[in-house]
Amino acid sequence: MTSSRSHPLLTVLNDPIQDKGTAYTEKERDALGITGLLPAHVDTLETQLSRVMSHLDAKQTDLERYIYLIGLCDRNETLYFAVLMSDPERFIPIVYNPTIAEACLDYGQIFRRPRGMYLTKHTKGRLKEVLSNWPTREIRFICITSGGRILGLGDIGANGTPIPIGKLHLYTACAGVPPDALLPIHMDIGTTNRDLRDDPLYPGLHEDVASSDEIDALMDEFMQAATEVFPGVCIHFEDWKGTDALRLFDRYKDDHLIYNDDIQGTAGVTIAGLITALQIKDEALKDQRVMFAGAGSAAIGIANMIVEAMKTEGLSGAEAQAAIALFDAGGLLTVTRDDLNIYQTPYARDLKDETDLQAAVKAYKPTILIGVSTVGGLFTEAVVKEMASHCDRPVIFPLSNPTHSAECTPKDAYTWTDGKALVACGVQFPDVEIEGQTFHPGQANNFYIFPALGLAVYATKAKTIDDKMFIAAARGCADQVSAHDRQQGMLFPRQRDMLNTETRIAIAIARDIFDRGLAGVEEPEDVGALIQSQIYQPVYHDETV
Ligand SMILES: NC(=O)C1=CN([C@@H]2O[C@H](COP(=O)(O)OP(=O)(O)OC[C@H]3O[C@@H](n4cnc5c(N)ncnc54)[C@H](OP(=O)(O)O)[C@@H]3O)[C@@H](O)[C@H]2O)C=CC1
Ligand SMILES: CC(=O)C(=O)O
Ligand SMILES: [Mg+2]
Repeated sequence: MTSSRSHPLLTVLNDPIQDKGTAYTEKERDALGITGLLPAHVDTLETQLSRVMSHLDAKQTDLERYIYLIGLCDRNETLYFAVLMSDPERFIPIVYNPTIAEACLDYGQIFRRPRGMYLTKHTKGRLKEVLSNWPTREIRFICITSGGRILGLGDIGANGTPIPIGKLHLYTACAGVPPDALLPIHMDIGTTNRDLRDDPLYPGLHEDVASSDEIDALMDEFMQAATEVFPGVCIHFEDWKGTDALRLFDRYKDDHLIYNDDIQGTAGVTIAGLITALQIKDEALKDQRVMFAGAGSAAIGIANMIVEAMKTEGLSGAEAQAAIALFDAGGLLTVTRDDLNIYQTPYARDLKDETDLQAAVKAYKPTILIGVSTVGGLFTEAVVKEMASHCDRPVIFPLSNPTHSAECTPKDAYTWTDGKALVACGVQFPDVEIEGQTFHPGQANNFYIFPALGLAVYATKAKTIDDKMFIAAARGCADQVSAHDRQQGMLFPRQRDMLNTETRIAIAIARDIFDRGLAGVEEPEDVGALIQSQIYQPVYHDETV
């Protein structure tokens, strides 16, 4: 006799990885002992998909759709990914940016079931034992956040947990990385956010944040434990506080299989947008002057990768750095500032101190203005017009997320420059009509890069990850913008065929990995076929064989 604890109702039908719900055939129902536990009609995956779509259509808001979809993922993972992959253009903004920002802000209220792992500074000394509680050992990617800087929302601690979950869902939905190889983790180091610490529904540690030294010691143990428990695992760092992000990246990048998406993924997608924009303008990157609003992990990551890309066009490192200026909450980064960190000092300019962005733009005369400041509306009409006054077609990338943090909207940027600006934002803004011309603003979001990188690393078993792979990804992304789309000012490939787009980017990265001898598997004759062969398909398998 089956005990109640091992009853099929509690195992087969409650296991989201295996569950097919109403799609179990009669033969499967008999074989699994679940006949009579489901309605009579056997659905196809397509029927289940259309039922989900009608449920989604009946919801009033994207946050309700998000909650519904996460619930679906908790019940039936195959169906969840079938939904996402059926229409990525529609579902990326729901399970990821910008709706995920609302999910984070409401996490204490909308929390239903745990997902992934939750480590804390109090599990220090036991991290290997705790990680071993995960039921499998075949994890190839861990996405880990402290919640210290979630999108442009600041430190929201454990409420940032939806971010590593959403990022890893895009590995699968956009690039077909198998979901069972992915593990999201929140590393709870406490939070500086007093409101959350005082909120009884806050699900994290109600404690102040650990010191840098404590974080480093905790993460040293984590890196060691993760590689022992999950051999070959790649650690993807996401949305740590800027200084933690840069310091930990430096600490592990040379001898661990890691990358930081905010530093490198953002740089990759920005370079992709710049390649397309400069092709439209018929200019070279080495001839540009770049100004950043923001001097945190994203700005430093993008700046460093622009330097690498300019070097490939013949500039020296010093010449390339001189083509870049940063402006943060304290104003222009100049040689007289004594508050700069070691990542910022290479970009300190020998210019007059300036705390007004328009004045800084006027003084430096950038051709490219990139917003990674978290400050919505920072690119005022005066700033944008200043760009247009010295540059015929300014490149303006307000990249801060979510929507309200964008430094300006595409509509504003096009309007204030008479349609001359080349624009991309972190979220997808709607098309803009100006005097009969339609502009389709780009979405410069690192999701064009990190899922493809994941697939390439997954398939090649790359031994290390470096900036060159992100530059290969950027080129692979830019190559896919059609001539027609460029004419509309589009800087990125369309999102309706995301799996094929990211597969091609993954192939470009994999070729680079093989060319530089960084793969952990032998180079096949056909790299494209290797990548294709690894792609997860959201389909049901016959449970009777
Ligand atoms: N589109 C995309 O794919 C991505 C977008 N982003 C977005 O970029 C933003 C920044 O991320 P990240 O760099 O990691 O965050 P950080 O916290 O590391 O950096 C934020 C930076 O903005 C500066 N800043 C704050 N206020 C102003 C101001 N008024 N004027 C100019 N600069 C200001 C901060 O300066 P100070 O230190 O002096 O306060 C700091 O240098 C976020 O909104 C994030 O969503 C990030 C990654 C990817
Ligand atoms: C997109 C992203 O990674 C961010 O805004 O942090
Ligand atoms: Mg991020």
